[in-house]
Amino acid sequence: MTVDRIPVTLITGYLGAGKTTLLNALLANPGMAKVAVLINEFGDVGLDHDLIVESTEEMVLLESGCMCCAVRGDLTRAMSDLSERRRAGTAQFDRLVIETSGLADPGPILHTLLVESALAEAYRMDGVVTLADAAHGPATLDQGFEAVAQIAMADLIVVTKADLVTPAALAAFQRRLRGIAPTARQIVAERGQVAPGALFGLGLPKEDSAASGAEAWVNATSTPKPLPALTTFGSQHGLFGAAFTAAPVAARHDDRIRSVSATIDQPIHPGLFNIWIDTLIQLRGPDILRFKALIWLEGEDEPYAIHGVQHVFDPPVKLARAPGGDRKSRIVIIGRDLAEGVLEETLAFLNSPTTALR
Ligand SMILES: Nc1nc2c(ncn2[C@@H]2O[C@H](COP(=O)(O)OP(=O)(O)OP(=O)(O)O)[C@@H](O)[C@H]2O)c(=O)[nH]1
Repeated sequence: MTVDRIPVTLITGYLGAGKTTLLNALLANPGMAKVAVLINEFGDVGLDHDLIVESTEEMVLLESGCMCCAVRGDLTRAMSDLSERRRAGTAQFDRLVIETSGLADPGPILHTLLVESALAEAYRMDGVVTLADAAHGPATLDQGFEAVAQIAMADLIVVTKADLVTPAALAAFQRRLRGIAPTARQIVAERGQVAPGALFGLGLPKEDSAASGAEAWVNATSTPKPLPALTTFGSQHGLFGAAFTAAPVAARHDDRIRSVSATIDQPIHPGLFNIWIDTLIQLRGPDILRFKALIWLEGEDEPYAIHGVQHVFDPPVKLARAPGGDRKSRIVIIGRDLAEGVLEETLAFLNSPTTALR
């Protein structure tokens, strides 16, 4: 059951983006109590040691009630230790925050988290928070693809160092970020000052959520409009309607990211959906940076929310309440290095006639 597992928030962002500043501000906040934090090395991240009141070799207890734990190369072991201690009652926490080092690709971390079966039983992915430095961010995004990928994977982008740029430069940077990660929420934080609540609960809608909330979570930024080629294809084959929005992004490394959103008008045959998602993961998994969907299946009264980061997909969550109105599925995929049309083609498969599967 998704609800019983410990939610994990990944804090990422390029070198110097302000991760430690954010973490220090969070740890000083009483609202962060009962949160365990995994960082690389205490020394490396320059955590504010005044906050630390008790220390063991690899774990410290902070005044706020948080625990802080250094990862020395083996994230899996550190996470298993933490969940063991929690089970044994020697560590009390309800959430885990992992701070990655500046260059780390969160993909393998999330993979570890959700594919190692012991860990997957104890933890679930809650969200990816990416810090984006308004002062150096534009140049960083131009220089390296890792920084662009970190933005594309985000559920929430915390824009830092806004005080160092003009309002116009900030607005242009935020527009660029929106182009790379159209489904991510953005907040601007001065020197790491954010309410802890803003960073949590970013992942899958809960079982008791209504479909309307999940729709906001999937949140395509623009109104989908039919692609002419697919509309023709659909009408030729008597398929039911799907509408697409494709958003290639301007400029250099950003061009490697493509996002596509689709609405599918009719409930989808479960067998077809399973084949589609398995094929998508097998063929395109490593190139999918984010996947979010609200899916209506044939014969079901409620929709499912599905969430993936790279080739790691959390189990679908069936939503309890479906407010009246349509039964349209919504899918957003953000991929890298995918030729134009590839994502649209895979989504068009969902509109195939389902008679062959019955
Ligand atoms: N002006 C300004 N400076 C900031 C802000 N946030 C962080 N900084 C400064 O930016 C520098 C880098 O911040 P860190 O928090 O160390 O960044 P980091 O992402 O942890 O860096 P690495 O661990 O090296 O990847 C520090 O000097 C911070 O004081 C902000 O909102 N405004």
